[in-house]
Amino acid sequence: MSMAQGGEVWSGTAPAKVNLYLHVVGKRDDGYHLLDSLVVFADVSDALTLARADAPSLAVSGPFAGAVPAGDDNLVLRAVRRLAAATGHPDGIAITLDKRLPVAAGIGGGSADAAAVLRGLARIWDLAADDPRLREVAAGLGADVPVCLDGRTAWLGGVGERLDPGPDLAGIPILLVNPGVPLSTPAVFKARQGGFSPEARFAEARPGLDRLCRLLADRGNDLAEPAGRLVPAVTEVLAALAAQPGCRLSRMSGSGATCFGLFDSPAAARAAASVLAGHGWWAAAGALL
Ligand SMILES: C[C@@](CO)(OP(=O)(O)O)[C@H](O)COP(=O)(O)OP(=O)(O)OC[C@H]1O[C@@H](n2ccc(N)nc2=O)[C@H](O)[C@@H]1O
Ligand SMILES: Nc1ncnc2c1ncn2[C@@H]1O[C@H](COP(=O)(O)OP(=O)(O)O)[C@@H](O)[C@H]1O
Repeated sequence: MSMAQGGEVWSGTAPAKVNLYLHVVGKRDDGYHLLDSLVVFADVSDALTLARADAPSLAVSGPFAGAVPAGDDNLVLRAVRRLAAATGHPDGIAITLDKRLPVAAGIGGGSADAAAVLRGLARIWDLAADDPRLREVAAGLGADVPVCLDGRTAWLGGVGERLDPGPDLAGIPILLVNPGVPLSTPAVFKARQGGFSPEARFAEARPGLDRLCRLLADRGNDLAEPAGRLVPAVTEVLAALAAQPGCRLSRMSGSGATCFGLFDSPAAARAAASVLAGHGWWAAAGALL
């Protein structure tokens, strides 16, 4: 993240969000689901720049540019308009978005972009990082935007607004794999059947990969079954990940269809990435932040 002189231009990244486990623990009267999830971020990201301008604008580039709304529906422009309205600043901000994360993919790309814009605007408009208007606007943009605004490993509760600091998992090698089929979050929640899972937070502050994998063995993603029914490729990706040398755990993230593997070395994650990219899937190796 960097600022040019005078607070006029900001550049930063929007890291992929990964749900290491996701339990659906209840449902609210308005239909939103109550979640218990361990959320982490990976050094695989979109990239953005913000600059003061006469009017709001957005230029999208990158491999997934064609998959996001180009105009006012894009979450990054909504983030500008809402924070401008909440703070009284003019909404003239020119945004560039390098869209490198797949869209409607369970790794919060749109939420991460919106959160990055809020962080950038806070710098340009000189707002304190803990200004409550940032958190309010984030929560109004989407259930996943508050956790992306913090950008740190977190225990997520409620519908996404209850956040507590999570364990230190930095450096664990991860491989993200998406089969190239978009999955709508509401459709996956709607397809979910059955009851609710228990809350399953654990106490270890720095478990390390071995212990983390043992802890996650009986914690899964309650949305993986409905997602796999809607998009059978999810099940194929999970099986292919699990078969890669060095893969210690494989799961789906969020409402899918992106799945991830935790690996015992960066080299093993990179080797698996080239094998799985050979299936025609998007595969990006990195590490937890
Ligand atoms: C499932 C999760 C888990 O981290 O991730 P993604 O798959 O989106 O990455 C999130 O809770 C998603 O957050 P986000 O994508 O911001 O959701 P929103 O736009 O607020 O909601 C989209 C729709 O999903 C459903 N929804 C979302 C969140 C939630 N806790 N319960 C729900 O039932 C609702 O039908 C809602 O209308
Ligand atoms: N900047 C953006 N990046 C990605 N998707 C966006 C963006 N702005 C709006 N959207 C819309 O948000 C929806 C959810 O996208 P995304 O956040 O990538 O999915 P998910 O919440 O499953 O991780 C997409 O259908 C897309 O049309």
